[in-house]
Amino acid sequence: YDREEHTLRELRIFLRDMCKKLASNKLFFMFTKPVDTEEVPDYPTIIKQPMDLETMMTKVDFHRYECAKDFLNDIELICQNALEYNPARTSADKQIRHRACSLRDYAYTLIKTEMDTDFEEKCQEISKKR
Ligand SMILES: COC(=O)[C@H](Cc1ccco1)c1ccncc1
Repeated sequence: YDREEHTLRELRIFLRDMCKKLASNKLFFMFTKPVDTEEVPDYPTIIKQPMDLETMMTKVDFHRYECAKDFLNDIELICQNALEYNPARTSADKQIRHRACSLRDYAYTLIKTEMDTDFEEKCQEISKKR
C-alpha cells in the first residue's frame, strides 16, 4: 500500500511540473484559466465540460489523476473545447485552434520524453485496481 502511495505522490509531483510548464508558455495563456462566462455568456451553452490548466492543477492536488493518461484526457478536452467553440475561418479562430493543437502536441511530447514508460505502466496498474 505505501509503495503505491509513494508512486502516486511521485506522479502528482510530475504532473504539477507539467501543468507549470504548459501554463508558463505565453502561447497558451487562453488555456490557463476557465473561460469567463460573464465575458462569454454563450460559452456554457456550447461547451458542456469546460477545462483549463488551473483547474487541472487543482485536480492534481485533489488526487483526481492516477496516471498520465487521465491527465492527457483533460488536455484533449481543453483542445476539443477550443476547436468546437472557435470553428470559424477567421484568423482569430484559426489562431486559437492552432494554439489548441500546439498545446495538445506539446503536452503529449513532454510526457512521452520526460516520463519513464515503466512508471506510467505502474500508475495505470494501480489505477485499474482502484
Ligand atoms: C479557450 O479560450 C476560448 O475558447 C476563448 C473563447 C472566447 C471567445 C471570445 C472570448 O473568449 C478564447 C480566448 C482567447 N482567444 C480566443 C478565444
